[in-house]
Amino acid sequence: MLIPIINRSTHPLPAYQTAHAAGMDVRAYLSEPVTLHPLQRALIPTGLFMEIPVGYEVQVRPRSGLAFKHGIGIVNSPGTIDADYRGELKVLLVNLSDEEFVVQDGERIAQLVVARHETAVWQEAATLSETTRGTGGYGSTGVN
Ligand SMILES: O=c1ccn([C@H]2C[C@H](O)[C@@H](COP(=O)(O)OP(=O)(O)OP(=O)(O)O)O2)c(=O)[nH]1
Ligand SMILES: [Mg+2]
Repeated sequence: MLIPIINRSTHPLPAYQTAHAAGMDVRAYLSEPVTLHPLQRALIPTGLFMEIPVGYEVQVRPRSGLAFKHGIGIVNSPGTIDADYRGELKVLLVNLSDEEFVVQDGERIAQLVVARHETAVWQEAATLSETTRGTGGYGSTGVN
């Protein structure tokens, strides 16, 4: 699918790194590096503005390598980019490690997954259908 995008950064567009990747890596667009101290968060700009087709969303997900090596996550993971959003795509990184982490301009900080979604309409009801699960949850089926 084609998605109109404005790239105000000096970096390449988000890109799939392998043939069948689900996520496109997206890069930070920074005038200077951003230091994240332990448990600190920062909204990192990308310089990207997109026009997502109606019926689709873009999910902003963490990169497992950054998470594993440096404890870098996304606070609102997965971030949701709405089809009617015309602002800059930003990524809300958080440093969950006990060491500072420096985000560099051009660094691949997250990945974008384009996904179809439904637009639902609530149908108010007095009762709901019965199921085996019923109201059970939060571990109700046991451990093993
Ligand atoms: O990681 C993110 C999440 C959101 N957005 C942008 C696109 C999205 O369409 C808009 C609103 O996001 P969301 O609905 O998650 O935030 P909100 O707190 O509900 O704000 P709003 O009241 O503007 O919807 O912010 C980003 O750039 N990055
Ligand atoms: Mg919202």
